[in-house]
Amino acid sequence: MRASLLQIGVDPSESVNSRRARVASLVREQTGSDLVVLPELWPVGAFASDLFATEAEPLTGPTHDAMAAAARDAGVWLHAGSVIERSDDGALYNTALVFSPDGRLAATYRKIHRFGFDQGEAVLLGAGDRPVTVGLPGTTAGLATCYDLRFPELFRQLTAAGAELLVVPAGWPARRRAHWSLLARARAVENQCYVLACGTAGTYAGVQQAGHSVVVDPWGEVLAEAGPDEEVLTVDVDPATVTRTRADFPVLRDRVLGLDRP
Ligand SMILES: O=C(O)CCC(=O)C(=O)O
Repeated sequence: MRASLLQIGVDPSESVNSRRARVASLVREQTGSDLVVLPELWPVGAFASDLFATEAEPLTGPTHDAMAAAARDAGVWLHAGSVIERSDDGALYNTALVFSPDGRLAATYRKIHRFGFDQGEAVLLGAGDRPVTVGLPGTTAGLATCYDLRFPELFRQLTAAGAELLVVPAGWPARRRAHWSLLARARAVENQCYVLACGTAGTYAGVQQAGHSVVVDPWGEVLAEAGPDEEVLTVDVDPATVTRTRADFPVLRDRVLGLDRP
């Protein structure tokens, strides 16, 4: 399976509409990949919380429409990163969208762990309440978003639900880049999964982004890593490697589930 991570540059001088059109073109250029991954909240910027309410969209809003068409035109599975979703009752969520190659919305995931402590996303957005996996050809992907990466129990649940690929769109700040790289490898090693972690580039809302999107194999080896700027990272991943790693070194067999609950 060929995966392409599009590390999108988010620059406040580019309008949301222009960025949406530009990203749709970039997705269309990925014909030949099986899976394309975009970062967290790339339309608006993960730290641009003053824009969340004005740029919020229904699940089937403009980003949905643009990405569904792009996935269909490219013939790829598309993890379209996330959008600020305005739900029917008016509440806002950081919601990831996954499209199948026929442009169908195959899965949605509302970010469970909201970042910001007493500010930004943590106070403006609602929290998701269920882990989500999605079936891809020959494998299963588990979905998580940015700050979720710090919470191993979510990834354990995704693994228990059959995930072999953990897909993590993010808008991770440069200041904590070391944590990003370390945690991506840790989640891969402890779950014996591929981790596809796709961040943003650029600086907006005063926050420099880490970039450095990364693909890690189930042994914890970094297969590919981006630099700090906008970049497309293409890498081949093989679900058989997950099966082989788990058979050769069967630590998952020794899990004691439920220990994260007091
Ligand atoms: O955990 C971190 O250091 C960054 C998390 C974050 O930026 C986010 O979830 O938007």
